[in-house]
Amino acid sequence: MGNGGPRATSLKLIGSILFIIHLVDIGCSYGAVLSTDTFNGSYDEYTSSPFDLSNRSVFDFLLLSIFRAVTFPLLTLLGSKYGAEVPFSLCVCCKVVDEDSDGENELDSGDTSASSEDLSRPLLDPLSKPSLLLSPTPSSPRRRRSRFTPSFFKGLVLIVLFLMSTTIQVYLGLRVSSYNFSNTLLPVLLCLSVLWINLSVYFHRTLLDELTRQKGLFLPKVHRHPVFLQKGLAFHWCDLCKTRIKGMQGAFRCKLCDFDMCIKCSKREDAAVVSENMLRGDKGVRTESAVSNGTYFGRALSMAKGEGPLLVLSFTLLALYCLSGLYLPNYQGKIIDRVVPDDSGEYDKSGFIGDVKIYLFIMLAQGAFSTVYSAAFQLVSRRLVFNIRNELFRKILSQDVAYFDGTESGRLLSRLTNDVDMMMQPIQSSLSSLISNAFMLVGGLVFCYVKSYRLSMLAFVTVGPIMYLWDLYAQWSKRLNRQMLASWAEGNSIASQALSHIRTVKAFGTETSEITAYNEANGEALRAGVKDAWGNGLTTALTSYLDLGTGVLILYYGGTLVMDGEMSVGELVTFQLYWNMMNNAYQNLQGLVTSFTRSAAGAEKVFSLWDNTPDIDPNDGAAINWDVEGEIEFKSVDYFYQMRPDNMVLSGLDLKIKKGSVVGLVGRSGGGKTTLIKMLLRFYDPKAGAVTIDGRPYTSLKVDDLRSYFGVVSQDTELFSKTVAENISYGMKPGTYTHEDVIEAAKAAQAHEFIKEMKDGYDTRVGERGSRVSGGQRQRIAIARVFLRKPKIILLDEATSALDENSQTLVQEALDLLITTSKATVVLVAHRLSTVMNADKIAVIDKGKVLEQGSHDELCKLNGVYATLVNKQKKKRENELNQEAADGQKQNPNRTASIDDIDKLLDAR
Ligand SMILES: Nc1ncnc2c1ncn2[C@@H]1O[C@H](COP(=O)(O)OP(=O)(O)OP(=O)(O)O)[C@@H](O)[C@H]1O
Repeated sequence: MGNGGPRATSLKLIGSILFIIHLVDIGCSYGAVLSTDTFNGSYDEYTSSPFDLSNRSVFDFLLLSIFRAVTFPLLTLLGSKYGAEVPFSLCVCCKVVDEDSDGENELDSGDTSASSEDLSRPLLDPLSKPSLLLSPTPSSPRRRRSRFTPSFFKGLVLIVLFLMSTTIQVYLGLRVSSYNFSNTLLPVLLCLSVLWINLSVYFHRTLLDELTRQKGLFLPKVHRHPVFLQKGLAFHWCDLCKTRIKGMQGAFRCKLCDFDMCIKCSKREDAAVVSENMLRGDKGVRTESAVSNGTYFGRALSMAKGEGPLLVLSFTLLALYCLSGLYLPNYQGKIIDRVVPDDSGEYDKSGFIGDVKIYLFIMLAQGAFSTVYSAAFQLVSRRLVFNIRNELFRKILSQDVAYFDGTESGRLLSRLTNDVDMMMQPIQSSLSSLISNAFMLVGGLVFCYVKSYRLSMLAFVTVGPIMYLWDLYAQWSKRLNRQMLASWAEGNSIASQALSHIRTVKAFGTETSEITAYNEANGEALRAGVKDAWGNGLTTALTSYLDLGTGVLILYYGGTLVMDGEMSVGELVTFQLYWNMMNNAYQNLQGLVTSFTRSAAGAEKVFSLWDNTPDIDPNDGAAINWDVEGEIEFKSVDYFYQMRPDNMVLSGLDLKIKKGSVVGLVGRSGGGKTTLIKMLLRFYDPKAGAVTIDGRPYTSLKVDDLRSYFGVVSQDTELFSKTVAENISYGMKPGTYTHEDVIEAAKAAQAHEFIKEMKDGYDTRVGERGSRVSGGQRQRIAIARVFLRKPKIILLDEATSALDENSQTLVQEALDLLITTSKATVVLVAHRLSTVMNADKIAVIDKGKVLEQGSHDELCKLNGVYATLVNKQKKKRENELNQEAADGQKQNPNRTASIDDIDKLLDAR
């Protein structure tokens, strides 16, 4: 796939724009020269200026424009020659794209998510083997020895460009301000040079960026931005295999966010499928797209749509606030002029009092407007954050189970907190500021020119360079902030895992290593933050000096104009106030642009999750409007988990579960029994085949409706950090049950006795994940849940497997009662033969297939795997009994359990 097309087009476009800008620039200067000839004598040189070059012509303007047209392109070419890096060579099969490209042009059309076929497809086309082999290009000996890197050269060129343009602008500003024009064309033509200079600098910089853009590797299914081979990443971890990167070897790194991929993973054909923390649905990985400032701003505003009336009120008040603010400097100037005596030495006292009154009135009105509008904006922004957090949490919960299989919960928490905060920061603090400052900027600009175009010309020469510096900083800061967010997410993930497994951490004494890992992740964030702080400080210092210099120039020239009677003191003060107003507004806007650019980094992650519609969409499918009987069928079901596509878990599995029957699933560990239970709950859809309920395919039904007919007791019941009663009634709608129902359910589940013995009874809090109750008690609470819920289909996934013999007996009794009293369809995964013997149907599952199925008696007659197990069990029991009789021992319950254990019997086969 070629990358020359779009790039060449953009280069041509920028080149043409630059050609036109330089042409117009020279044209304007030439026009100015002609106009001085034409109107010779119609302007006066302002001779008191120290910058008066005794030059009655503006020929230097023309010379400088030609100088710019020659030197700026030369500098750009020089920068592109020595500033471009080509760090590695790529084999023909790799997709190479430009740095910063979102790679859209490189993608096949419509390829936004991996289809099920894609899952088995390697990272790159297998035909293009050797696939992703990248080798660092040995740099030329001259380059390797050189201490000056290409980015150093590029930076040098940018600095020279910046210094040249600033110097020329200041010189031109001084020249223009030293003239007293009497025709209007000449000042307009000369003032325009500032615009052309800034435009040409901007486009030359863009051209240089384009020309020096590094070739990156774009792997849309692995990462949303191109990655670049880089050395010295010893403190980084590969985001795919989670191993530490070897510094000497280097790794692929994204320049826009903190994504690293080790060389080994870059060669993995399944990297696109099995990587962690990718955006994925049930059918596979989704492509995440980058978010530009414009998109971010547009979407943030569209989220505020619901706040329309309040926003209109705020905007109206804001407009009034700005208008009143624009009038104030005018009255300040007037008041100052009133205290200067007129030619006859008289003071206009009544005029003075009148102006002070008006000034006071405007100020009071401005204060009132500002109080109300800022309160309204605060309200809007707080409601916005509230809505976004709620909606994002809803979106996260609606994601496919497959998404959670590949994502750490700490990272998701980070999206809900850090990313949303970062994304909302500028909107929360500065939506109003953005508008008021834009108002003040335009208003201040107009008033400045109205008051004095010459002072304005002088003042505005530094605006371009300041903009240039802030723009550079904003881009840099955006990258650092992306890295910071990613490191925080990593830190959150480490912390949340360590905290949720705190007992394991303590038992294994791994506190120090967890703390070190957490420190490292936060250290990365700190390093990025420190760099950002330095960049901000430097940019602020440079722009402040430029600003101060302009202030001094205004005072000096303004003072000279006042002394020469060209301007009154009041007018100079008014100009200065307008200039300050405009300058402050401009600087605030710059800060806002920077923070918007920075916040787009947070928005990128939030929006990608926001836009990710799950494949098993809760909004899809028909509502269940018939009386569900609970007959289920697996028809030729194939399934493999996304994160392990090589492991075919179910292959061509057929199983019919009759309504109201009890079906036991037995088989070797890893055979696919739990996967069947997950598919019954529609956590995953089959890769091939179908699952039906009462003859209707699962995929045609609303998933929430479907799940409401199930009750589950799983291997590892995790309770919520709530009371016992709340845990038993979890998932029940208020008003559909009473406290007595809860107690009845607990009694049926053999849980009432131990609950009663607790100090707070049913109001006892069970701790996080039910850590304050025993395993057997947890299971009985889970069984009580099912008793209360009275589902049509009950799923029991080895509910007693992790318990000791005593607890097992209690739980088993509760389960037996559940099975016999409920008229539900029951599917139970069993590890003990005794659990399934009474089932209506027993299915022996192995390697994702049903090996044999039937009742206990039927299977015993079949003489297959199940019959062998039963015979083995009988034989073992006889041996044990004989042994016990010989030794004169009592029956050992643990030994009895081991005889019953299907896994052990299978292993003994
Ligand atoms: N979320 C997952 N992602 C990837 N592979 C998985 C996942 N869950 C299970 N597996 C794999 O799928 C296969 C079937 O697992 P399953 O849990 O269904 O087996 P099982 O028969 O219930 O085993 P056991 O009796 O030990 O619980 C196993 O090889 C397992 O490693």
